Amino acid sequence: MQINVSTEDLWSHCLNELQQSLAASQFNIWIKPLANSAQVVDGSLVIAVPNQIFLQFIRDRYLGMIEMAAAKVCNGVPPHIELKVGTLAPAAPAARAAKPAAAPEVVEQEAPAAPAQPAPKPAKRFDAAGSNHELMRLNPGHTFDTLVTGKANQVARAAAMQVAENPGVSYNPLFVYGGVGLGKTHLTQAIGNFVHQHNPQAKIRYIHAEKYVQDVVKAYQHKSFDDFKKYYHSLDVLLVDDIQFFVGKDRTQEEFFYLFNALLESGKQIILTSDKIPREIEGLQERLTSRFSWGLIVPIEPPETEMRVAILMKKAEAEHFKLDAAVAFFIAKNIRSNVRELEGALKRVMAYARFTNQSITVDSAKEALRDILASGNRQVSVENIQKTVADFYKIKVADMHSKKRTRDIARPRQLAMALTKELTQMSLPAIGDAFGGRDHTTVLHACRTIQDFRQSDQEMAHQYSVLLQMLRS
Ligand SMILES: Nc1ncnc2c1ncn2[C@@H]1O[C@H](COP(=O)(O)OP(=O)(O)OP(=O)(O)O)[C@@H](O)[C@H]1O
Repeated sequence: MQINVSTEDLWSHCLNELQQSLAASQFNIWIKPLANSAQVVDGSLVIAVPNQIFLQFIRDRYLGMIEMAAAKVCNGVPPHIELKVGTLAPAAPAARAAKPAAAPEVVEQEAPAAPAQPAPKPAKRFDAAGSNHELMRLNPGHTFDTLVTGKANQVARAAAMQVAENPGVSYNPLFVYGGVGLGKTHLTQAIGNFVHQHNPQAKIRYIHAEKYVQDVVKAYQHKSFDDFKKYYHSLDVLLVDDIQFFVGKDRTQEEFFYLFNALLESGKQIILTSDKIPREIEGLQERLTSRFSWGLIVPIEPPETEMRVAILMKKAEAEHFKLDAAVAFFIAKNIRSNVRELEGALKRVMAYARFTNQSITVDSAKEALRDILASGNRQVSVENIQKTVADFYKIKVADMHSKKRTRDIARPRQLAMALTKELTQMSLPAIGDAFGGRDHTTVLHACRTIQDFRQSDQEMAHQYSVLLQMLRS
């Protein structure tokens, strides 16, 4: 088919369309680097991509969108699009289609040669254990470099780094636990990406626990447990996210038990994540609970303000967005629930800046985040804290007011008092009143005791941060 528009017109139209449709982060990572890498040649749009990973991502995720966008300027018919690993010759990008078409000068790089066109993939019941990002299911952006480190995740990061440097040798399994959106997936995928970078032949697979459950069901339906086992048992590094999804799935747990044993026996690395430590996952078979505790269990806590600021600055930098430190502090102080929410807030602020075509100040950030802040500023009530803590520790709300002093009651009550101090504007005497008419010195003592525990007892620190997260969300 003849393309009657210039490369410039065609490609800039496609870029515009993609920029409108994609999240800024996706656009910046995958499409923007190709801004000067297209050329119309012999009726085809040739796009040069930097490497094989790009080629696969573009082919699998964005090629359809590019075709649709291109069709709009080619009389409704999508042109033939060719993806190549390499770079175009310097003068090529802006070449006019009407000019005599030269063969696309793609300078091949050392990356393995790419198939020139998207090849239809045969439907597979289980993926061959492969070593590219698509088969590994790893997000290449989830690396140790892009992960901001702070008190909240430094132990987990150090352990993950050790595992990445010596898979199957140091901690096996590595079990990472923490609340929603705190970076468990990012950290574990960083291990996968690191291992892949240093040993491209290693068979690595990241999987969400739900997908594993589905695979077990499929194997059951198709009587293909042999294929299933062959695939999973051939892996060198297995990452399973949100293992709590195994609860109530006995057949899955049984299969996973065999897989776990087989991989560990042959020195393969297993990395697991969950929202709780293994023995708190109710409904997990005891043999799994104990095996999950064989290696190292590490927490990820919600980040403190300074770390939230650092995360915002890093994310903004990755998007080439100039974020003023005062604005970063403002966002970090107001969005405290988790990193995902923090990212969401930053995206809003960036969109607002683009929309108004102005740089962002604290006032305009306030405006951009108005509705989020309004819901976030909703005061947590002492009643809500008492109920949440009582449910968490499976005691009665009435125990928050009672005189009972057994530890299983007194400790949660102290925790609830400390949380009330942190989350409300209530004075110590008012908190004392709300907890069965206690003296303000009792409240102060409770706050100090909990503070000490949080320093010395990792589990208590975790429970406190989980409760904080629950109450703030
Ligand atoms: N320390 C960090 N530095 C940079 N980015 C982070 C950090 N922690 C989390 N993120 C980012 O926050 C987002 C949420 O993280 P992630 O998906 O890894 O959380 P999660 O704990 O696995 O959540 P879930 O419990 O919902 O599965 C991701 O975009 C991730 O890159």
